[in-house]
Amino acid sequence: MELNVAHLNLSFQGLKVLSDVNFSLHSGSVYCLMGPSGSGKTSFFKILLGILEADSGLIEAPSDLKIVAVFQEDRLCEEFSPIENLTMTVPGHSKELQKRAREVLLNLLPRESLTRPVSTLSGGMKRRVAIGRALWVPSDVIVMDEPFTGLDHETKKNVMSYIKECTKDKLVIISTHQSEDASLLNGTLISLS
Ligand SMILES: Nc1ncnc2c1ncn2[C@@H]1O[C@H](COP(=O)(O)OP(=O)(O)OP(=O)(O)O)[C@@H](O)[C@H]1O
Repeated sequence: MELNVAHLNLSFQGLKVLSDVNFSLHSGSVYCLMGPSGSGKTSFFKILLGILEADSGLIEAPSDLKIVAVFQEDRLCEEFSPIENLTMTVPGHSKELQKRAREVLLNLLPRESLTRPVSTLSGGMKRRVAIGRALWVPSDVIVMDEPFTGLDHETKKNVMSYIKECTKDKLVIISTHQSEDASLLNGTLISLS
């Protein structure tokens, strides 16, 4: 699957945010979207997700593409546990469903944290629940907006390795301010400036 971004332009009240942005992305690859604060990374994700309309240009992709996002905010249900935050995305409450959610989350978080309300978790733990949920939901494309905020270096490397393991045939786009992330992820750098 190929996703083509062509001549994308976006302004807010006269402030040019995206200026003739062009690139092509392919399934089976990880892309790291980099650029200074305010360069339009989140805005690009919003256009891709259909939340925001570009002024001109287009993103060509199959119409039935399933895109899943980790937003800059965790957007978790705080009173529910990490396991429940995953299982609530699909119908049913079977033990099998809970077992599968636990298996995903055990790759990212300590066992004891999986059944506590999300409100009692640290910021970095919440971030990992949000990442786990994005990996759990079936998708063709995963966009992650600064997913590694609050993670120490070692934890970040473990999380990256699990992301790569789970997304081998998907298209993954990750925005980051850390230039080392592209090489740690073995990803392709896309610069917005
Ligand atoms: N709804 C909006 N109305 C007006 N201006 C906006 C709106 N959304 C974003 N902007 C502006 O667009 C520019 C790009 O914002 P965006 O959040 O896309 O940048 P970013 O690269 O993701 O930044 P960061 O790295 O800080 O998250 C900023 O100057 C921001 O203030």
